[in-house]
Amino acid sequence: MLHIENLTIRRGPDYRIALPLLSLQRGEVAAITGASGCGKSTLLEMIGLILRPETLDSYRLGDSATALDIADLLHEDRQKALADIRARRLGFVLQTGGLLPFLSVRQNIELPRRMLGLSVASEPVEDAIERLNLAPLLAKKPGQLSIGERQRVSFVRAIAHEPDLLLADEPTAALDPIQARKLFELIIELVRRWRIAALLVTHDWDLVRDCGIRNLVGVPDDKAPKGGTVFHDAA
Ligand SMILES: Nc1ncnc2c1ncn2[C@@H]1O[C@H](COP(=O)(O)OP(=O)(O)OP(=O)(O)O)[C@@H](O)[C@H]1O
Repeated sequence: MLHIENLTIRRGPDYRIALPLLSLQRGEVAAITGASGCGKSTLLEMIGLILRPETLDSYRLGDSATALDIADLLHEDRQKALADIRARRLGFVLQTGGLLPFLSVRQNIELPRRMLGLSVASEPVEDAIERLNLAPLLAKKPGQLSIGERQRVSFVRAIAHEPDLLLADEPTAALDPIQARKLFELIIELVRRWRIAALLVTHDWDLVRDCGIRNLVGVPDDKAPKGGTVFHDAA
């Protein structure tokens, strides 16, 4: 469902971040881990089509018969087409939550579907609201929520338009370990159930191991002439 080959991104004049190969199936969740500053967020932003790559041989998203090669769009800098893919096919959970403060929780969750002209009714959304215990919060504004509640709402909003790929940058970073574990497990469960592929940046190796998900780990890249990181599946 997601297939990326030979991706490199340059950060500053010298630092290179490389992803030789990544394939993810529908419903599959992989963590992105590695030392602070190694390039996890940079990699996520590139896969989220926010940053341009230095090299990229292939970036396919979708089921094989209809998979689009986004590498061509990136090389040709087709910003309108890239924005459309970002809005329709990708879902983002940001560290800060990113909810609109003047809308209710329900309105925040419905916004992506409304903006794309989709009907507001959605089975995955109602399922996620129930599993994450958000029903009592739907009429509240984000400012009236705890950090943990905001993170749960942000996750539901990110999958509301039923994207192909969820990208989450430390979605549990602001939570205590017990809450973080619960949210992480629920994200994995719902992503699997709704057959979305997901990449989750995290520092929590124990959680990744305990949840039994793939771990794409960033390690120093011997082949980068002036330093860098290469991401590989951890053994
Ligand atoms: N806008 C930028 N311009 C140039 N260099 C940047 C920029 N943003 C980040 N960097 C550098 O790129 C490298 C990777 O940063 P990145 O934020 O991707 O790492 P990270 O692994 O997500 O870090 P952390 O775990 O601390 O959040 C770092 O050396 C950082 O200083």
